[in-house]
Amino acid sequence: MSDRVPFVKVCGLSTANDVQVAVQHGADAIGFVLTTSAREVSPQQAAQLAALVPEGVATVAVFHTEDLPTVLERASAAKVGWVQLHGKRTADDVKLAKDAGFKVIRAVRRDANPEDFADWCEDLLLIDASVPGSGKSWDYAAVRELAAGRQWLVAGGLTPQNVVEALELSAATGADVSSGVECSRGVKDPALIAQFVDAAKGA
Ligand SMILES: O=C(O)c1ccccc1NCC(=O)[C@H](O)[C@H](O)COP(=O)(O)O
Repeated sequence: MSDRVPFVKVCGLSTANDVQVAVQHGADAIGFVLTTSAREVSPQQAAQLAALVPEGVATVAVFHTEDLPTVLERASAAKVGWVQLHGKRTADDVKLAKDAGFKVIRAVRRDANPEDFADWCEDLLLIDASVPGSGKSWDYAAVRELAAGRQWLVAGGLTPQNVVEALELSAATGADVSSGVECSRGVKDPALIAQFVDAAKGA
């Protein structure tokens, strides 16, 4: 296990209280889902929530099937600093987002082709379950070698109970959670958010 404190992202937030709890417990990044989802918020809602996030904590707009012009338009309206790109992407997408001034998290499925794990100059790689935001866990040790040397987040099926083990098994730089801090689909539980960040940061 690395002696560095893991980077922690809490994703799919839609209330001011949830954002404040995540920040107070030391989350490094807050994610707003700007794609079709039970967690979807509008760019305007995301902008209001992002305004509550102190400098030094990353604000991330999450996208799935949207093309780059749509990503850039919505992320600009949401006034976030980062975009998280799921779905079929190219190195050009990463470059366009970075050229527009955003930091980039590029999400790859844990069962993606090995070439998809290459360095496309994203700021962080995120290795996720096959279906993003599904709460499905997977064999977090399986990509340890493939991702070695990268700055990357493990995601998919994480909970306050398994995040420490997932960080140890994967040797990831940090962890990302959504379903595992919800009391029902799309509804976050502030106590679970607090437990998750505390557990991951203590790891
Ligand atoms: O959250 C969604 O519904 C979603 C939809 C489409 C693309 C991405 C989406 N979420 C991404 C995330 O919340 C995280 O990166 C991660 O997949 C969380 O997974 P989990 O903790 O298993 O919900």
